[in-house]
Amino acid sequence: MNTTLSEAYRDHPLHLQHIIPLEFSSFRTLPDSHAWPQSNDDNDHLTSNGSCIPIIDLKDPNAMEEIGLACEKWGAFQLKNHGIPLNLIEEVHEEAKRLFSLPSKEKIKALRSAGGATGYGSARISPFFPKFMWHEGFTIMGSPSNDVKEIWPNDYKYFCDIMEECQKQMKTLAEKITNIIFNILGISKEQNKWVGSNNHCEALQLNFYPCCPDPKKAMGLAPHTDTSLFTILHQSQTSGLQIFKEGVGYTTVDPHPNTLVVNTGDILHILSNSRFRCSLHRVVVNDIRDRYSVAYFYGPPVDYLVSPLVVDGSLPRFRSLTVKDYIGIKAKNLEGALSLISTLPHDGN
Ligand SMILES: C=C1C[C@]23C[C@H]1CC[C@H]2[C@@]12CCC[C@@](C)(C(=O)O1)[C@H]2[C@@H]3C(=O)O
Ligand SMILES: O=C(O)CCC(=O)C(=O)O
Ligand SMILES: [Fe+2]
Repeated sequence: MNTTLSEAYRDHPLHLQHIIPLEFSSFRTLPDSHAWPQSNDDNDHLTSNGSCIPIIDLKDPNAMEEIGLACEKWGAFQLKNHGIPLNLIEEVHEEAKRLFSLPSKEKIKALRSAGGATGYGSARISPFFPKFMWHEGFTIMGSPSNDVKEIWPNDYKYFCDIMEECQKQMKTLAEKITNIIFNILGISKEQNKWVGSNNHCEALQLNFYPCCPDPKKAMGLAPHTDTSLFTILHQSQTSGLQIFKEGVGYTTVDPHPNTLVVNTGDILHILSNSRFRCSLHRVVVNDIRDRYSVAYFYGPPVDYLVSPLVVDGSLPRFRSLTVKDYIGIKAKNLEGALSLISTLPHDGN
C-alpha cells in the first residue's frame, strides 16, 4: 500500500538541485536563488479580517452540513474535537525540531533519492518554479526507520514510534472525515469499500520553514493544491499558511493549538465533479521565528479508478483515471494537471 505510493513517484525522478535544501542558517541575506519576483505582502491587509475558513466542531450535530458547505466554498476548514491528542502532535513537532536543527551534513544522510519519495529534502514541486523555496521537508510513508537510521543509527526508535503513532491516529480521523464527505456526496458502497481497509494511500510530511532574513521576497511553500483526497495539517504556533479564495486573495489561517486544518485535495475535487474545491494554498515565512508544520495526506489506493460523481444527468467534467495516472500527469504538469484531464474545453475547475 505505502510502497505503491512511493512507486507511483519512482517514474518521475528529480534533479539533486531540487532535492537538497540550502544550509539556511548560514545566510544573513536572502540569496538571489531564493528571491521571488513578486512580493508576498500584497494581501497582508486581509490577514485575520474574519474572511477565513470556518472552524468546525467534529462533535457538533451540524458538523456534516458545515463540512459540506466549507468544502464547496473554500475547499478547506479547521477542525476541533478531532480526537488526536495534543501531546502526540507536540511530540511530532519536537521530533521534527530535533531533526531539522541538525547541521546540513547530518540531514543529507537521509536525503530523498532522485526517484525516491521518502526522506529529507525540498518540496517535490520545486522544479515547477523559477526560484527556490525557504523550506525543508521530511517525507514519511509507513515506517521512517530506513531513512532516520542513516542519521541516528542508535537513536532512531523514539522518532519512528512517534511518527507511526501519528499516522495511526491520523488514519482513524481521516476515515471519519471520508465517511462524512462520502455521505454528503452520496458515494456508492462500491466506490468507498477501500475506506477503513488497509488499502489506502498515506504520507506524513514534516515541514520546516527557517527564520528568514528577507521574508517579503522569500516563499516558504509555493502555491499548490494537494494531490490527495484531503490533507490534515497541524501548524505549530507560528502562522504562515495562506489559502486562496477567488475575489478575496490569499488569507492567513492562524494556528490554534487544538485545531487541525483540513484541505481538500485534487482527488476529491475530481471525485466530486468540481462540487468541492481543492484549495490553492501557499506558505509565507517570517524573520522572527522558525516555523514547523505536519501534514497527513490521505487518499484511495493507487490503482483506484477516480470517476467523477455525476448527479441528475450532469456530465462528468473530468475523464476517469487511476490515482497513479493522476500522480504521473501532475508530476509532469503540476497545476495544469486538472485542465489536462478536463472534458470541458479551457476549464479545469
Ligand atoms: C503524498 C504526497 C503528497 C506530496 C507528494 C507526496 C509526498 C510529499 C507531498 C508534498 C508535501 C509538501 C507539498 C507538496 C505539494 C510537495 O511538494 O510534496 C506535497 C505533495 C502533493 O500534495 O502533491
Ligand atoms: O506548512 C503549512 O502550513 C502547509 C504545508 C503544505 O501545504 C503541505 O505540506 O502540503
Ligand atoms: Fe499543501
